[in-house]
Amino acid sequence: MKEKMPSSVQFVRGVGPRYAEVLKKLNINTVKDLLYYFPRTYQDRSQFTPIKYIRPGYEVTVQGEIIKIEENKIRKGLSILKATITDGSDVLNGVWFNQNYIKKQLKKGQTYIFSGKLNEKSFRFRKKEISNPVFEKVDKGDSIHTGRIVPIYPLTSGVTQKRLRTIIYNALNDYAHHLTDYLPGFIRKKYKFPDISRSIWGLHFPENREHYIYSRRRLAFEELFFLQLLVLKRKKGIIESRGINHKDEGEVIKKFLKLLPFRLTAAQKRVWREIKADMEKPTPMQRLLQGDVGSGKTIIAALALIETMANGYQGVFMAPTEILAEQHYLKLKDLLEPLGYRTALLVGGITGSQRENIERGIEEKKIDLIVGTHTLFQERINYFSLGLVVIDEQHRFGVEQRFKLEKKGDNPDVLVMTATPIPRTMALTIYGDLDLSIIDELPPGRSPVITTWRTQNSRKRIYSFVKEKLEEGRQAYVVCPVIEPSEELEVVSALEIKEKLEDKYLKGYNVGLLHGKLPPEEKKQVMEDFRQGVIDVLVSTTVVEVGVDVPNATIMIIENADRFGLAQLHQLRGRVGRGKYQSYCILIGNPTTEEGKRRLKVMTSLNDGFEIADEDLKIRGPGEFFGTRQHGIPDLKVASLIKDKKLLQLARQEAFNIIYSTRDWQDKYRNLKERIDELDLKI
Ligand SMILES: Nc1ncnc2c1ncn2[C@@H]1O[C@H](COP(=O)(O)OP(=O)(O)OP(=O)(O)O)[C@@H](O)[C@H]1O
Repeated sequence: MKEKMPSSVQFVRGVGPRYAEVLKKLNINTVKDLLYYFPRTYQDRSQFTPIKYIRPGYEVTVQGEIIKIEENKIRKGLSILKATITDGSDVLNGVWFNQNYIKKQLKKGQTYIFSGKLNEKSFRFRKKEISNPVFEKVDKGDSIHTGRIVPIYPLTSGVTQKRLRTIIYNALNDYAHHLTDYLPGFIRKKYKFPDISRSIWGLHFPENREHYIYSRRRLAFEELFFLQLLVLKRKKGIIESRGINHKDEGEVIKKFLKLLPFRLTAAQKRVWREIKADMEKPTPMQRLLQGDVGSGKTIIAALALIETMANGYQGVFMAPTEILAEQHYLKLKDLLEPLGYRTALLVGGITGSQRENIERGIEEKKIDLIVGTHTLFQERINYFSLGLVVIDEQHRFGVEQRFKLEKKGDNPDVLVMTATPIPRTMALTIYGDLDLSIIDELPPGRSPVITTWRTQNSRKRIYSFVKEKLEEGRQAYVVCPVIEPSEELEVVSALEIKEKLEDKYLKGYNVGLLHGKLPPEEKKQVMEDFRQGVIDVLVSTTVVEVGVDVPNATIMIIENADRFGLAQLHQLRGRVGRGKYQSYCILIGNPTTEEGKRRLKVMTSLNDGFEIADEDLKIRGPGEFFGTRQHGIPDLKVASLIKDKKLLQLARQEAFNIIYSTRDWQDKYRNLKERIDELDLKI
């Protein structure tokens, strides 16, 4: 038994420099990485079936003594090795083609376990044969490849299942007992969790079903528990720091509300009360505002910005793209300039003396509100007095960037807004350090968008419907997955469609084009023309996905809709149905996969963003929920945000008790502190 756990995986028995290189590809560098490299699935090879009873069609495991070994060279390049075993009930042949080296591993008179599927053809000729069975000699040691519940690992080229399984088995034997158990003893006791070593064993080589179940439960719990401890610790750090103590500015707010052409919905009023209360506390606000597409989040952001500006501070509004920053800038400018606030847009496209002026204005407080993209937290930008940071579409920025911008001021209040409805479990995991406000009501008079799914052949009918609506004075979007036609991808491109619409289907109407590659000035002009109604139909890529607000546009056509994710489709659909007119979303697609079909069906049957998000999570799993993994979303190895909702609640509760009700917890649970500090550096 090895004494201490070495760091590098190279020193595990059976690894060495060559396999260490291969394991690197699987992100396994240390022994610990190896111990936490969990199987993707298992095969139950624990029950031996008497040979007499085995039949083709499913995986079987048998145990017997080798009574004969034969090697036959059929012709050049084809040799067959056959080993016959018996368990007394019948005989069975294991057969290998061109793998004569296996002969050395087989010995007549010894007992072996064979696993595999019976060959159907030979069975018809009354012979029992398994081609390439997984086999293992039965002797004193444990059997790891057969005769038990066997782990199946994700592989990479250069390592076989058997080899990786052996390596992990060796590592477990030599080092699992050296793993530090970070989970406090009282929690282990309370939930009857096994210790860390037994749990890790249970996930790799479970003795039986129960062993697997309680091991998984413990490891899933601890994963969620550590994450919750981290977010709650961060949150407590913020709560205990001094932030900006905004004073009530009721008069200005009243004046602003009077200028609006509508009244706030009950949900908007409620979330505004929550935000206002936070801002008027001496501790910094850290709040997430969730609201479905079109639920009216911008007005709420405007209210919070007014509160900070009326208090004499500067406000910042950060959007994920330049197009969006521009959109929000125009909207906020319209809303706020009548109250006397000075606003500016700061994006990458603004350069030279114009940029210098804005930067100086920010420093000297000649500007009250700055709207922009990530350029807003560049080092050279010095805010005179930052009171509130509003971040739109948080997940595109990532958690670190949020912290960066916050550091720009003296703990300014932070309001994160997202239109991507996040299932509650997910919100707790990613945004566990934020308080949550939800706008769960749409402005009055909106009827749900009517969504249909059509195939490529129905274009004529679709466009004649569009024509009808254009005649009534409405406008339409057509979204395509790509800009230019491509030979590899059989998808409809924006350029092709624009031409077809102009020349054929919608002759006489003004068709505009918008995509990310256009120069900023042109993009701005196109959006402006569409907003003014100069452009009737806007053909675009997904740049219109979020935030674009043109209430007169009532038709959204999405080409090759099956290529988009659910969250994206919902966002795109959210561009219509924003005014008083009945709106339509037409999904065009001939999906080739089941998943594609399922997504389109979900879209035609559900309208509520939260329900769609839940479906999305089910279809894709949390890892891909937001498109990519680099958005500060922790990578969960064991826990599932779908299956482990209850466990997450328990983990959050326990973490809460430690952070808020356990004095000196960092001294009391030193191991735990060490683990959380380690995690803190990673995410
Ligand atoms: N209480 C209200 N009554 C009527 N209309 C409203 C109300 N609140 C907002 N609106 C209007 O609804 C539209 C959508 O609002 P807004 O752009 O703020 O939505 P959003 O939540 O930011 O949506 P998205 O995330 O899709 O961009 C806007 O045209 C806005 O003027």
